[in-house]
Amino acid sequence: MASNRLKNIKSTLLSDNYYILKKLSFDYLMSNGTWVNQMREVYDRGDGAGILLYNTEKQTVILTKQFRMPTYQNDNEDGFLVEITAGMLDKDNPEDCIIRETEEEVGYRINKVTKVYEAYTSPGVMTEKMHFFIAEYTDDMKVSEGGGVETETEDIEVLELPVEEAIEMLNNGEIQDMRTIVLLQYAIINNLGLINRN
Ligand SMILES: Nc1nc2c(ncn2[C@@H]2O[C@H](COP(=O)(O)OP(=O)(O)O[C@H]3O[C@H](CO)[C@@H](O)[C@H](O)[C@@H]3O)[C@@H](O)[C@H]2O)c(=O)[nH]1
Ligand SMILES: [Mg+2]
Repeated sequence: MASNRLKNIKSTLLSDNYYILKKLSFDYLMSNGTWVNQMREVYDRGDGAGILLYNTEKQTVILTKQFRMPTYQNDNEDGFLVEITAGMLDKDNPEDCIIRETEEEVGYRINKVTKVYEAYTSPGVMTEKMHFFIAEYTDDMKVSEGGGVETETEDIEVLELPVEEAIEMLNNGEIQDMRTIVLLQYAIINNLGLINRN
C-alpha cells in the first residue's frame, strides 16, 4: 500500500470502544500538482459478507427484517429494515462467514455459494469491503427457524417473498438497504431464472 500522492500520514485513535474510529491527517497531491492537507475520520469495523438466497422453482427470495439503530437516527420511522442475510467476517473467510450467517439468521444450511461482487460499502468514511454472494436454496435445506444468535441479542424476522413482491418493494422504496438493492438488481440484470419474462 504505497502512493506517491500521499505523505505525512498521521493517525489518531478517537475510539476503540467497540470498533475502531481514527482521525487521519495527511498531505495529498492534487491533480493540479499542489499539496494540500486533508483530514478524514475513518471507521474500521472489519469487512462483511452478504447473500441473496433464491429459489427458481418457487420464484421466491429470502430476506430479513431487523431493527437498525443508525437508520432510526435518520428518517426510518420505526427503525426496521428489510435486508439480505449478512454478517461481519470476524476471523472467517467470506464464504465460511456467509454460510454460517445464513444458518444463524434464516435457518438454511447451504453449502454452495457464488461470489458476484466485492465492493466498498461507504468509501468516504468506512474501511469496510463487502463480499456479495448468491445461492439457490430449497425447502429441504431448512434446519431451523433462524432469527439470529440470541446471546448477541440478534432479533431477525425471516421473510420468504415472491420475487415479484421483492421487486415491487424495490421499486416503491420499501427496500432501503443498499446491499439488498445491489443483489436484487444483480438478480434482475442477470436474469437468474427468477423472473419469467417473455
Ligand atoms: N455491543 C455492541 N454490539 C454490537 C455493536 N455493533 C454490532 N454489534 C453486534 O455485532 C453483531 C453483528 O451481527 P452480524 O450479523 O455479524 O453483522 P451485521 O450487523 O448484520 O452486518 C452486516 O450488515 C452491516 C450493515 O449494517 C454491514 O456493515 C456488515 O458488513 C454486514 O453486511 C450483532 O450481534 C450486534 O449485536 C456495538 O456497537 N456494540
Ligand atoms: Mg447480520
